[in-house]
Amino acid sequence: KERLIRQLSSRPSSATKPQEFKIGFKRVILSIVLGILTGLIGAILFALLIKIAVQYINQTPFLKGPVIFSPKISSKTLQSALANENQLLGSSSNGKYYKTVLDNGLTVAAKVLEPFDSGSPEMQSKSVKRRIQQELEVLASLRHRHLRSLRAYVRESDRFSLVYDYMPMGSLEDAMNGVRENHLELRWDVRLRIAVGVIKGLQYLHFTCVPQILHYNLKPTNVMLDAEFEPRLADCGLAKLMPNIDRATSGYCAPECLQNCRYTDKSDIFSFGMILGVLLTGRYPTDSFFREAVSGGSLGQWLRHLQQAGEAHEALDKSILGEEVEEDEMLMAVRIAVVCLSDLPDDRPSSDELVTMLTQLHSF
Ligand SMILES: Nc1ncnc2c1ncn2[C@@H]1O[C@H](COP(=O)(O)OP(=O)(O)OP(=O)(O)O)[C@@H](O)[C@H]1O
Repeated sequence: KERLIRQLSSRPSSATKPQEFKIGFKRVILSIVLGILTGLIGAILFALLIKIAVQYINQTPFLKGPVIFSPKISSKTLQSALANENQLLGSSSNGKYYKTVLDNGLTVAAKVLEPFDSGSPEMQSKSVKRRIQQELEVLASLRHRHLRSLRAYVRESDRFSLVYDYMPMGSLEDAMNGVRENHLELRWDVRLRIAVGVIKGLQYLHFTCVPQILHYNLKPTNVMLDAEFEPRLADCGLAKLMPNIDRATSGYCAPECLQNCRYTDKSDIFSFGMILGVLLTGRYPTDSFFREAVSGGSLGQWLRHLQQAGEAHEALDKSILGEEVEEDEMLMAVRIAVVCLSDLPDDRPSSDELVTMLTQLHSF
């Protein structure tokens, strides 16, 4: 009886042991999982905090007043010169160009951009202004023989003014107007040199700059000429600062940008093709002549039509016709302009390929 009682009393203790072990095991697993989760969340939060702190420290300081990139310009002289009544050089929906003489005798061209829509919360935001400032710093750091360098900029509460070297010869548009009005003679070799300079400037933006920079608004008013008629590209990469670029009517904008606002390096190439077409024909791309021509409605279609009919010679500006060797070069240049003006971006050559094609023209 005693043994039975002992047996019965020992039974429950042996049954609870595995249960207790199970519960204990579960507790250990749970605390390990909880520990790992807390550790992970803590580590993520810590990493986020470090990232925000690093971003804050690295943030470009928000600059006030003129930012100068040239030792020849001082902040005080620039501000007082810009406040004066200055000679208007050009004007568009994005702002006005003024010729300004500084106290030290240096002449600069200042583009005073249209005020931002101060009601727009986007333009009011400091991060947008900071991004514009960073972009201007990048543009100021660009150095190339065929780019016009940014010498300074002034940020006011609602607008930017951009300061460049003054170019007494003005722009390619001014020069071509002089040619059309018979005030200026621009021989083929000079026009070819201008085309080569423009494409070398684009090659630098497309292939040397990292990340790649697109011009966005290439046209003859944005190609400045120095005293030797060497071109310098103006207003590169300023799409954010110039929201009112008039692409539809300029005649230099690629079809894909007008149709679906898709802009690539090949869109810059289309604009270059149009400039080459203007240099070869002397005509404006918006000339009503193209609307009436049987070949279609544009300079590109007209050139393609004449080239395919073997009559490209008809397209050339009569004032540059001369030696036979040069005319062969011009006919090759018409072919190049026609491929640049292809409707499909992929059919257009790159700026790299164009530098080779155009610099080899002399040997054709
Ligand atoms: N650095 C400069 N030196 C001399 N003339 C200049 C200079 N920069 C601009 N210009 C003159 O200003 C004209 C261009 O003016 P503006 O840039 O306002 O016109 P746009 O190119 O049609 O406009 P946007 O670039 O806003 O589309 C040029 O054709 C040239 O006559």
